[in-house]
Amino acid sequence: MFSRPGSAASAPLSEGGTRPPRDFSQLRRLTRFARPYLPLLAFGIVCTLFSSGLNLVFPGLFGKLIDASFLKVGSTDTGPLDRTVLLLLGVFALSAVFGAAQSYLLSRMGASVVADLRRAVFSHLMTLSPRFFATHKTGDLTSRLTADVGTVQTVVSTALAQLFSQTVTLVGGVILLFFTSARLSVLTLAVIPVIIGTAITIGRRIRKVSRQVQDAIAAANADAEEAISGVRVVQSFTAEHLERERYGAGILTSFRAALRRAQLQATMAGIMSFLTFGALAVVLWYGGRQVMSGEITPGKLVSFLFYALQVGITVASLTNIFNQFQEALGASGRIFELLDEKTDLPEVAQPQRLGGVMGRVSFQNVSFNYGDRGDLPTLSGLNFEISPGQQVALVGPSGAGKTTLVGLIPRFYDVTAGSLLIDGVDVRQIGVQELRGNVGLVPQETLLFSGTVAENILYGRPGASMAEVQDAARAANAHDFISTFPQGYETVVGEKGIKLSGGQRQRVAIARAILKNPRILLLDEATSSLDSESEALVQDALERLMVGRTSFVIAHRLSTIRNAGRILVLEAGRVVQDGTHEELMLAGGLYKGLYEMQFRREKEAELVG
Ligand SMILES: Nc1ncnc2c1ncn2[C@@H]1O[C@H](COP(=O)(O)OP(=O)(O)OP(=O)(O)O)[C@@H](O)[C@H]1O
Repeated sequence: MFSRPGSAASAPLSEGGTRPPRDFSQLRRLTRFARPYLPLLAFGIVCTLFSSGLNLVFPGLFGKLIDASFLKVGSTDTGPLDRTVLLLLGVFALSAVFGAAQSYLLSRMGASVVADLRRAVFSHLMTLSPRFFATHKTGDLTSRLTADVGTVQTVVSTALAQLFSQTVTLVGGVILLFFTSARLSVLTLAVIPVIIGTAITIGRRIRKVSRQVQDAIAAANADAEEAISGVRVVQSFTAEHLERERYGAGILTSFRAALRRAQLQATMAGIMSFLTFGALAVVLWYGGRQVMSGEITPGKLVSFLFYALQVGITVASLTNIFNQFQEALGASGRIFELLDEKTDLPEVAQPQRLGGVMGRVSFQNVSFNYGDRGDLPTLSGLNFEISPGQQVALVGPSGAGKTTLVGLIPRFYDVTAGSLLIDGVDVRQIGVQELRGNVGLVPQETLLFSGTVAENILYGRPGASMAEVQDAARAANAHDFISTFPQGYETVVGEKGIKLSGGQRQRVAIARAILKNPRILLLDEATSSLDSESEALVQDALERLMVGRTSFVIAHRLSTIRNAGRILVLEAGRVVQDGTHEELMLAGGLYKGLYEMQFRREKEAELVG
């Protein structure tokens, strides 16, 4: 077997991924989503009642038809035959109209419920913390949104409609069977408990296997998603065959589970069909004898046969619907697991308002650990205060905790001990929306969304005017390059901004942050080297962006480090030095070492250049 980073399965949302869900609580939750559409459902049920009720009239009329013709051999009175056929046509037409209305209304309800379900799951996902996304694969999550919700949709739109109509047909059919011939009915219905027993036993296994199918598809989806989004890395390592094998292995697992499901379903269908048609054969045998002895007319036997056929088909299709419900319960279990995920960043009931934010940031005895390596803290005993408008450079060796420290400020994670205050208020007491509204983030790897340049800048403050967008772009040194595009601000940037260069993407991201105009700025300087012209433009834009804002810069460039008003040096999660460049150079120690190393590297780069 091969492996690559991330090949371990993502954490299941709950213990025991294949645990069968609790049926009734889930059905109740699904019903809750259907509540707004009760009028549609009610109309749908009324139409079902009419259409299925009319279906029950057919067999009786067929019987009449038989007696009106076969028993009248040689008669010229065709009146009863004509009238019965006309009535039959009328019944067919009405039943068709009600059937179509029922199908439309219930499908519409299904589509609406499913759209709401998707929206609810997606908007819930958007509230979950980075911790959740760090432990769950994107592909698995999107699979729940698409494949699982799709399975539920089939049931809500079509199976629900059938469930109603078949139940009406079954109940009405059984009553009419007894009216037509009680003795034959007892004979026919003896087989029904056997059918239901089989359906329940095999159905339970089908549900378990269905859940396995969905889990396996989600896992394969997660692999595909990773390979597709990282296709450049895959191709550069010529690792296509590894990805193919990996995805192929996942698909094989789902295929095997699907085969097991198909076997179970086929077995069930076979048993059902034999039981149904076997019972019909017995009816023909016993009913034939009754006709021969003159106990019933041939028409009655035909009516009975049709009713029995209807009841048989209904029982078979109800078991099929039962299967579909089992599948949907498996799928809805996976959906509700997502909806049940609680964010680990609870909001206080009455958040404190910040009002006009100054931007004073204080760390008081802050410690933090990600919780996945026991109690080993990633950050510990952080004590410092940053004044409004101050620019702080964070430096330190790789893994020292710089990114982690910065992530605590917009509350991507909560401190494990101590407190983090903004303008004297603990960030946990502030509404997350207000807090993040005042914090701007320019990450190392700029993420643009597929859409136009203008839309990407507007992401900083939706509703801003085009003039404001252009001003922000000018301040970010982005206006000039945007203007050279034939479509200017309306240029589509491609997925993740792939059609722009690294430096261009950064400047669009800076324009976005300028438009947002936050009091506190978090900046992760890009380490990837830009050409010197592009770097100068980005640097210039960043400096303009930082003016007047409390700025935390994870610094990789000498110019940033030297010019910062204050430098915090981190080592193994602790602040080991704190001061200006000059102070720290005089003091010696880790900072001086890091600085000199950087300095040497830049000199070498210059020489090579
Ligand atoms: N989501 C996470 N879950 C668990 N541990 C993490 C997570 N992110 C980072 N870490 C760990 O926390 C420590 C600090 O990481 P962090 O990214 O904050 O360092 P850094 O100083 O920013 O490093 P670099 O300069 O290389 O980006 C590292 O040991 C890292 O392995």
